[in-house]
Amino acid sequence: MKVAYLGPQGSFSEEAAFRYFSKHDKWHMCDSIVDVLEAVEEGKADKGIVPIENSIEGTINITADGLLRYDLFVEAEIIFPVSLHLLTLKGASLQEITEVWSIVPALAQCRDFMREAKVKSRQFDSTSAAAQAVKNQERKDVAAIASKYAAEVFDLQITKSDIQDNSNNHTRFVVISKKNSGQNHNTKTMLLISPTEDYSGVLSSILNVFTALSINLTWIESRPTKKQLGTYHFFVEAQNGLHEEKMNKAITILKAFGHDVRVLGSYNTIKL
Ligand SMILES: O=C(O)C(=O)C[C@]1(C(=O)O)C=C[C@@H](O)C=C1
Repeated sequence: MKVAYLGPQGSFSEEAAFRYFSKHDKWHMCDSIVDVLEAVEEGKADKGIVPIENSIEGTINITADGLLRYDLFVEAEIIFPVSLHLLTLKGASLQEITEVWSIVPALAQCRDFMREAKVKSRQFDSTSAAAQAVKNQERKDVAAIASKYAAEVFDLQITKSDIQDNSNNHTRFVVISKKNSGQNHNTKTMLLISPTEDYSGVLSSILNVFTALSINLTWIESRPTKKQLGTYHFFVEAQNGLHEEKMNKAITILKAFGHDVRVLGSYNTIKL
């Protein structure tokens, strides 16, 4: 089986992929999160692993928008602990740093540090791409926000450790595939609900269905339709499997209300 993930070597996605999948699997390293989703959509990889939410920064919008755009299913969620460090060339000091490089969600997880340090930021497609650039450009005035693993891979120094706003930091990854795995007895279900009409109380009418059926929601996110200001798609994650009658009842009622309902998957949670 071929698994797509965000590279280069040393990314959090790689660590999560190596720990979740078997070492007998083959890897398909991608340059961006969108490339991972596209590789699975186009059949270049059987499965992919992408970050969807971080406990400090919230939803990874690139992934949410990718789930909207591509015809993919979620078959597992992985909770991964994230410690972010400031990586520099060996011998560089904190005082020399004028610019910090990383992927947007990692920069956002270190907002307090960035404000205090009064440094500029530059966006990269992954933490490890930023670490690799620091190494290749041999500049002592720049640093990357990345993992301990990336420091090892690129032989960089951890100049300041644990710079994220809260030490209890976790990122939730989802394992995606082109086929709906359709396993039974899963503990969660992700739905994408797109109202076909906009009327006052449309969101509360959706949420009331779950309340009435005593379905606990673990995640709710709205993403713009990108067609008209003020119109949204809603991601809803419920703490019930698709095999449960009340989950199917909820879907039937939502469809009867005229909403477009896509089941993005039913899955279990794995803590790494
Ligand atoms: O850049 C990486 O190393 C990634 O795997 C991506 C990513 C993300 O975008 O959330 C994954 C985990 C961390 O939250 C920081 C970065």
